[in-house]
Amino acid sequence: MTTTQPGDPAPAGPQGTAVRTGPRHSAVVVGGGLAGTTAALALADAGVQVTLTEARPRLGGLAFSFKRGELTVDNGQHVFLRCCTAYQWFLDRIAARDLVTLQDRLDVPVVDAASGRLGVIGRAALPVPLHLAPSLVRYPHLSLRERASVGRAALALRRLDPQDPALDRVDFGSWLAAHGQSPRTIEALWDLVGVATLNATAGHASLGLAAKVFKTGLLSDPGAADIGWAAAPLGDLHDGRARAALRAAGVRVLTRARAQDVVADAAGGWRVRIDTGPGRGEELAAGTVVLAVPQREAHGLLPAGALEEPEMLLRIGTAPILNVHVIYDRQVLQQPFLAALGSPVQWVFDRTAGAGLTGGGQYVALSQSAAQDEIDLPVAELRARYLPELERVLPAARGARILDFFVTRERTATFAPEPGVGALRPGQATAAHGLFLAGAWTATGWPATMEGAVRSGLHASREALSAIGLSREYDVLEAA
Ligand SMILES: Cc1cc2nc3c(=O)[nH]c(=O)nc-3n(C[C@H](O)[C@H](O)[C@H](O)COP(=O)(O)OP(=O)(O)OC[C@H]3O[C@@H](n4cnc5c(N)ncnc54)[C@H](O)[C@@H]3O)c2cc1C
Repeated sequence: MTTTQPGDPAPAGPQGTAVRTGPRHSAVVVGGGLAGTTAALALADAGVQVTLTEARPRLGGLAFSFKRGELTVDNGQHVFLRCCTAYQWFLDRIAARDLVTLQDRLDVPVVDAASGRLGVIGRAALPVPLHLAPSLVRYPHLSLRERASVGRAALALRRLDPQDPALDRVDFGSWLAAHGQSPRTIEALWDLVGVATLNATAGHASLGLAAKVFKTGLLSDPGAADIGWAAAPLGDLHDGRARAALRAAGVRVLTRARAQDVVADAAGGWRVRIDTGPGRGEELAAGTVVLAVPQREAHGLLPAGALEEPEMLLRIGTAPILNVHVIYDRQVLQQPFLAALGSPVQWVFDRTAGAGLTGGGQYVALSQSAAQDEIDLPVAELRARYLPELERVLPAARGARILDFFVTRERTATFAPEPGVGALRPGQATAAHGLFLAGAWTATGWPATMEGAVRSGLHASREALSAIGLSREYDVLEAA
């Protein structure tokens, strides 16, 4: 076990320059997901000497890629919206804008598997909320009466304050029913968007979180819901470009380095003991520690007294997302993505170019949120269920040859956005001096998203900097 002190010889920085020029503030960030990477960058940008320690061999946390033969596969399809200002700040900070696509204008094709009918959720060049009205008027999957009821509910939703703690105790489904929404309206519109963004059906989602999503995405700015996605493997962004940005900022990045415990030292700082392999370890000393790990791991690492009720972290549930990956011998999906109704299929994305498939076939990935009932089903069963469904949703798949079929399962993809979760999410500052929390599960007002993760990292670093007298403001936190 070696102990690294803040004043130890520095690793080489960009162009071989020494990063550490003398005694200054030091921080250890535990966890190299988006929250931890953000916190590390923000602290380093303010002049803090940062070590980022990540248990896995790669950065990116829950949004990563892996190789499967010639393909680079994302563990799960990720999208962001134009209103995700913090995540876009992150993309700029890691110089990865060129690796994403962002729609010029919201355009979501929605097919009804039973009728084959295609509708579109889009926006017009009109002020909010009228920007959605033409698309709603033409939306073929709802009756005239249902479309009118959606307009009335949207106006009522606009008046809600997502931060009102009373909303967090109510479920979105009950609120929708009380506002005249039929089961079909919930399925064909509210859940279509809500399940993908919240990772729960309306009946299992906090009204506060649902109000946050719908108000910010659909009822704030006309372009807020324009959809963005990675045009390259997620790992190229969240690992490759992120590592390069961290290196350039002088952050020491340790991978395969799992934090074992965090203890206060006699000098008023912290010591983080990390395990770097069988029989190997290191002890990192720093004035500031940011724990940017999932809630259960944070509970295990938190020193006594840091939170008043640490066991609340264990009451924050988790929810799964399943991705079903199919490679066809031909093109079966014409659009970049498609949402489906009347089928177990939820959203289908074209990953052909992003994953590096060549040769004329097409690689589609199904993103199946709130997948509690399917997450543990055998591959053969999922294959028997989804291939015929894809033929219903994508007629061009009928007769196409399947070149590959596999699934990726993320059992703890997000925190469960159920009613009451808002009261369990802690802020980023703790009662322990110099110790902070980050992670999509901390209190950001957002559901578990890349946006929430980046926001939490910025909040944590803002708190940490303010504690050492280095104040920083981030405009992106005020937006949305
Ligand atoms: C399949 C799937 C689809 C998703 N789709 C979307 C989407 O479309 N849009 C969207 O915005 N969000 C989506 N999300 C959610 C999004 O990926 C997460 O909210 C976000 O990435 C969480 O980031 P984080 O940094 O808070 O946590 P994490 O990504 O969980 O990062 C925590 C890190 O800490 C590390 N760690 C844990 N313990 C230790 C330890 N003791 N020592 C050191 N390191 C440790 C872990 O290895 C991990 O890298 C999706 C998630 C999944 C899984």
